[in-house]
Amino acid sequence: MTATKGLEGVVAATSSISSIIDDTLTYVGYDIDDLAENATFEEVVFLLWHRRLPNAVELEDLRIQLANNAEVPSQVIDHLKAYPSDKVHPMAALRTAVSYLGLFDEEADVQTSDANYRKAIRIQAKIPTIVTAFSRIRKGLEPIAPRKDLGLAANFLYMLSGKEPDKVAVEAFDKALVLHADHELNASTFTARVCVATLSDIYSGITAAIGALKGPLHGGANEQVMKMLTEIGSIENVEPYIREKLANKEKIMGFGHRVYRNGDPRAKHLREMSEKLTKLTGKSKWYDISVKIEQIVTSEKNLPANVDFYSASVYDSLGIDHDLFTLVFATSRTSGWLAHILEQYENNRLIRPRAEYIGPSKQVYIPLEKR
Ligand SMILES: CC(=O)SCCNC(=O)CCNC(=O)[C@H](O)C(C)(C)COP(=O)(O)OP(=O)(O)OC[C@H]1O[C@@H](n2cnc3c(N)ncnc32)[C@H](O)[C@@H]1OP(=O)(O)O
Ligand SMILES: O=C([O-])CC(=O)C(=O)O
Repeated sequence: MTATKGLEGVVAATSSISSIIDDTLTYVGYDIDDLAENATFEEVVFLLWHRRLPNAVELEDLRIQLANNAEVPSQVIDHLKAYPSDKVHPMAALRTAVSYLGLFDEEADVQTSDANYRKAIRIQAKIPTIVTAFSRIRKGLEPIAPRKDLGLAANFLYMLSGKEPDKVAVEAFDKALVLHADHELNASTFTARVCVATLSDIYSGITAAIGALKGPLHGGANEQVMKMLTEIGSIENVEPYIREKLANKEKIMGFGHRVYRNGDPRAKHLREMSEKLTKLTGKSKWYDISVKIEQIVTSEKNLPANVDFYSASVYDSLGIDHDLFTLVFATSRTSGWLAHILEQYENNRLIRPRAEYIGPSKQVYIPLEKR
């Protein structure tokens, strides 16, 4: 038995949700480029959960169901108010709040496929409300109730700022959600599948997945990218900053990928969005710095930008706090986690690989008093 470090190249499940083949990402066979240009996030949610695109009636029905389920129990808001918000990372707050939310779902442990689908709707609908409520509470502001007439992207931005967002912002945010919705067997999705394969409940699966996404080698990288852009601060500083990091063998956040070798197909969409939005908001500096970093890292290390790199300047342009970036990712990826959880339940088998033992052997117990 020989272990493959990080399970690289190991095929651990079959799935009909998304695929990455020869650097092309598809959701249920639809190219991400096609979906990014043409689909809304709600259409993608339907696609991932039903494996087909919705017709107009089905799409409106999903939008209404998400809007009707967006409110969270008052106990969850009170719980968020009790967090030491100046000390906790918002991803930790989200992880805790989603776990807590499960306590108020009477169907939490009902495992029929209908009940699981209803829970999927409820979780997807409520996550934007939790994220935005926490963001406001920690600033001493009251949370804003979700509106029933808005789609998920518009509602998110509305609940965050209290102002009706403009069309450009909603379209950009919606596209970012489409681009992040699913990604085959990434670490957080695998986490969700491992968790529910024990026949544990959906809330446990999503809570576990949020914990996995939080790490800077995964979804947490987008916040780290913005931290790096801020530290660099000006175009002249890019070269010395990046070269020093590379010389010290430090990783440049937002670059590299376990699966893509010639580039992440989502990055070009986010690059375009970053160029447009930073110009509109007078923050072109972040785009210019990002382009320069990309040139150096690509030529020096042959590492292309991943989805997290340009999403940082996109979210900054949308006025989103930097430590909320990974929560935006989680809001979108919840749709993929839920799709995978439902797929796992449909054809379940416990996920239990083996470890290659490399510790000592034939040890003889020494009584405590002799140690
Ligand atoms: C949504 C997402 O999760 S996308 C990924 C987000 N994460 C990041 O952007 C963090 C930075 N990137 C990384 O840490 C990695 O590229 C990962 C985690 C994404 C992929 O990791 P792995 O497939 O395990 O690659 P690994 O970390 O082994 O790197 C292979 C080699 O490339 C180098 N490398 C990989 N990524 C980077 C990077 N961002 N900057 C500098 N060097 C890098 C490693 O140092 C290593 O070099 P070595 O062989 O000389 O030791
Ligand atoms: O697939 C991965 O390893 C990470 C990633 O890009 C994602 O989750 O979107």
